[in-house]
Amino acid sequence: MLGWFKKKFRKQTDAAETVETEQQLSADIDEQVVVAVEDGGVFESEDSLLKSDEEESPVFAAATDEVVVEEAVVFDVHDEADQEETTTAEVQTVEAEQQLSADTNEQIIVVVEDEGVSEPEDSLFELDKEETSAGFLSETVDTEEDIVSAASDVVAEPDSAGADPVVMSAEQTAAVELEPLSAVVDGSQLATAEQGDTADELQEAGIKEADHSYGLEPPGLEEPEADEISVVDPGGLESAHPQAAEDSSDVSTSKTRQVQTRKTLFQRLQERLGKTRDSFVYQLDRLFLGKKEIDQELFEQLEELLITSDLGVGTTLDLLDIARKKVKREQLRDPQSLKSIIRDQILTYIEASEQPAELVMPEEGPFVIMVVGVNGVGKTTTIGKLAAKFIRSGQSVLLVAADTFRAAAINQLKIWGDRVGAEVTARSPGADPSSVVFDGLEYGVARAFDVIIIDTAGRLHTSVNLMAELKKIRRVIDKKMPGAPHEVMLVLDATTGQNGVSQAKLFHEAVGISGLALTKLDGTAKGGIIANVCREMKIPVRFIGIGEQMNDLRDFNAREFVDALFFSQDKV
Ligand SMILES: Nc1nc2c(ncn2[C@@H]2O[C@H](COP(=O)(O)OP(=O)(O)OP(=O)(O)O)[C@@H](O)[C@H]2O)c(=O)[nH]1
Repeated sequence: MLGWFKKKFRKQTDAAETVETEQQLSADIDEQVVVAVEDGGVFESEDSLLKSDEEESPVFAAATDEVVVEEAVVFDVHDEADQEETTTAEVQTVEAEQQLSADTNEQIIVVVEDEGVSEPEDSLFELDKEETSAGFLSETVDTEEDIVSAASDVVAEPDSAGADPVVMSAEQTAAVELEPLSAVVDGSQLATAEQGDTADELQEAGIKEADHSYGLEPPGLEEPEADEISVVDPGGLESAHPQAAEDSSDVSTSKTRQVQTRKTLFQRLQERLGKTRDSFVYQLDRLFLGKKEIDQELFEQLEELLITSDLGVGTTLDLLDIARKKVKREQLRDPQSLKSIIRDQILTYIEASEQPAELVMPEEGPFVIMVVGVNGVGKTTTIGKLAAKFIRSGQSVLLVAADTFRAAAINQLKIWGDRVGAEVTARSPGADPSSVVFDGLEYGVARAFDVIIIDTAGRLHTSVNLMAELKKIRRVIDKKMPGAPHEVMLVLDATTGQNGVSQAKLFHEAVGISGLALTKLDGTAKGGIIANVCREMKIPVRFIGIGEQMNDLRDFNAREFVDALFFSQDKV
């Protein structure tokens, strides 16, 4: 079960109670595909879905035929797999679902081959325009163009760069990498924009390019954590948190799994927070070592330690005030009891938010997440990891590259999309981010994506112009989809210390933050920032980043975090 998001039952009408039923559904889907292909009317349902928009918006039309052909074949094949995935909430195990998905894809590819297009999927990318003019593929192209055109229908603001938006699937991204000069990512364009206008703008705005590798290292080969494996909940609610599992009347196997999950997560958290633990707990232990009683000197040393651990002056003074009162009230003498007070109070700060830490998806339409943060904090990486989590749990994900400010960011998002199997909508660098978002939402709604994640440019939070642009993006989202974004997630770099709190405040003022993702906890010797941000902002931490790999985004669990933070195993 998943503890990190709660999904309402918008797909329950498709419910199938057993794997057998699921297989039947899958077979039906395949059959429909076969019929549609044989009729030459490929994917009629989508066609008709978008017909009402047909006359509007030719904006996407400039995408090359080559790219569109790739979309036509590859998109649709996977679309059918997606349809199948929409029933996965009712599948008993992920394994069964994967098997079904593989079967579906296999069957569809066979159909394509029967129609005379015998190239394997990879070589479909290389079909040229002439090849596609024959047979059903040309029809598919038309249909796909309609879809793409419809998706770009109304553009809120004219694209300043006049660039054509391009919609990419994961497979297309792969194709782009093979053919860097395709319409999707033009290497020279990227280079020029990087060194030219965008660089100037960056300088003007006072933003320095972050010195990082953009997380483009090969994906982690780790198995997904047990808490990320989707298992059907008879009640339909998802919960991976150990506490929730204990409450459930589920069979003992699921309890075993929960226990294993807890152990793994806890161990990994400790491992990844090594530096934090070594620093904070190690020093804390040293402080208390040999102390026989609580005295003024101990409080003074504690104050210094807490402030240097990024707890911040305000939070530290508040904590020590509470501790002093408690020590006095309960007449405590044992230094270890003071340590427990500190630990409990840090947990209280972290749990200060009244909102639940889990994400709640809307009943209707895509779940829209707008991701913000200053440059280099790990926004794009977090988006990639988050998309992987959603995809693993059976949701379809669209990534919108609204960070048009930094050219490499678009490419970086595409690579993540490719890696995790999410589609990406993007335009050329320099395009108006608001219109990219508008188009992305249009496309995402038309294609019934479950989740749309919007990557925004790294904003220096003190830059008024850039914050204004962010506000505009938020307005555009709300206009296009009233009630959205359903989540505005601020990504904070744990290594930035106290600056994180001022970033959070300014972003909150501008766009209203609803959740936090704290990255690079593996790279800091201080963990206090979480307590400080939570106490100051009362916004829940949803995820923590504890590495650069795909599986290094963890659901945030306050108790687990504090346990790991205070876990002493080293001899002082
Ligand atoms: N160690 C570690 N590195 C991370 C983590 N999250 C992101 N990174 C790295 O941080 C660097 C910056 O990440 P990006 O995702 O490009 O950051 P961004 O906020 O999108 O940056 P801009 O696009 O410049 O705004 C990359 O090298 C990432 O691999 C994490 O949790 N731990």
